Amino acid sequence: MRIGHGFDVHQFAENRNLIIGGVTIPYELGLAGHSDADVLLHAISDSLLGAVAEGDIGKHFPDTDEAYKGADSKKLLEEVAGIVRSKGFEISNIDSVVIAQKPKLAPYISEMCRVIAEALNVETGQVNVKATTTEKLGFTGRGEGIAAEAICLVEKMETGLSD
Ligand SMILES: Nc1ccn([C@@H]2O[C@H](COP(=O)(O)O)[C@@H](O)[C@H]2O)c(=O)n1
Ligand SMILES: C[C@@]1(CO)OP(=O)(O)OP(=O)(O)OC[C@H]1O
Repeated sequence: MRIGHGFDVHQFAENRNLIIGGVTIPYELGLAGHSDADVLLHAISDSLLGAVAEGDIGKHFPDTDEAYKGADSKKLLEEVAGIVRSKGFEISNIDSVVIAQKPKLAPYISEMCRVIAEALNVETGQVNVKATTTEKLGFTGRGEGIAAEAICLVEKMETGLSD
């Protein structure tokens, strides 16, 4: 069994969609980034890559590569799940938290879990997403951006082969 951890931050920006956990959330601001800036999917991707010692998303999908301009982070997460499986691991569970003063995310959390589970090809019950404010403290509390953190467990797949 292996554990992985991921953390990401994106700054709010005007004229951008707010996409978190693969769900587009109605809000006056979006997040800035080279990709679609899905802060939660980036944290989850990093946790999975960390668990199998594959570096981070910047290594696999560099922000200097035009191919990832406006990239759909769900597709990147699907690729990350492929990397995990190619290294002989299956995903046990993901837990995560989005740190945002605003907007209220609770109405969108179950859809985020569904979308993330679909991208990873796991059951929805293997994915958990939480949200918290920072009680108006720090950069998230001042509404300058959103942070996300994720943790995962992966397990070596049974090959069925004997030695
Ligand atoms: N952007 C957010 C932040 C929080 N929530 C929900 O509110 C609960 C209380 O948040 P506190 O920061 O005051 O602990 C939290 O447990 C979430 O359910 C939210 O929906 N969206
Ligand atoms: C996936 C990438 C691709 O540019 O997305 P960005 O929007 O640049 O987001 P960031 O979390 O700063 O870095 C990860 C990048 O690799």
